Amino acid sequence: MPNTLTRSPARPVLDRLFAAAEHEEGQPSPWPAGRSFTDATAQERADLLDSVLMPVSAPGGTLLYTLVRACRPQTVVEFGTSYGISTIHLAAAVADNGTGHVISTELSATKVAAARENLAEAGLAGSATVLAGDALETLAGVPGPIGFVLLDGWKELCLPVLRLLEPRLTPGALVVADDTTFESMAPYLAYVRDPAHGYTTVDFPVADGMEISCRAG
Ligand SMILES: C[S@@+](CC[C@H](N)C(=O)[O-])C[C@H]1O[C@@H](n2cnc3c(N)ncnc32)[C@H](O)[C@@H]1O
Repeated sequence: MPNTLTRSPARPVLDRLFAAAEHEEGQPSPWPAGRSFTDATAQERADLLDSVLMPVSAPGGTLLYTLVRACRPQTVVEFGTSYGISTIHLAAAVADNGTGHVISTELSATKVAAARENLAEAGLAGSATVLAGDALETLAGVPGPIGFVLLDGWKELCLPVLRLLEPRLTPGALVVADDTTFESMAPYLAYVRDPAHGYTTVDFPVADGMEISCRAG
């Protein structure tokens, strides 16, 4: 059955963005030689990498769409918009559910503007809001209950952002974190995999791995 993801105007926008992401894989990184990534602030990293899409994979995007269709959350929160590839998948799902809204957040002003344009071009501007700024500030005021979360910003911030949102998660909320194979995801993974913290969780083998955790407690 066709859905928003497979139809114009969203499909051509996703095809264009995925093609740009594939092209960038063969290109030299714009990160300055000799500059330490870990020593740079989140804002410095966001600005230095504002031309790089770094999106979820195509199957990862389809997984996000599918999970949001199944859960039918009223509020979806995303940490790390970039150019809006994952946001378009999430927004397509709430649009097709006929209910719900996506709130995403991004540090790079260049990317905020581009993501808003891409969502509008995909016909999904009414289903998603992109907040400009640091997730630890912008997401502090998002009202609950939150039924679905995608964590895809700088990896060492995934756990602080989860802890920030945790009191507003609805029972049964799904939290998806991208790139579980990255070493910097270790503290996050240790947290959600400790049963004392109230999640049932599984590492889903798509691209660089997505941890899918259900707020069960
Ligand atoms: C891997 S990319 C996100 C890719 C996006 N989810 C997609 O699939 O297209 C990570 C993004 O998180 C943003 N980011 C990192 N730390 C952030 C923070 N503290 N607040 C908001 N955005 C942040 C970066 O600027 C970067 O664009």
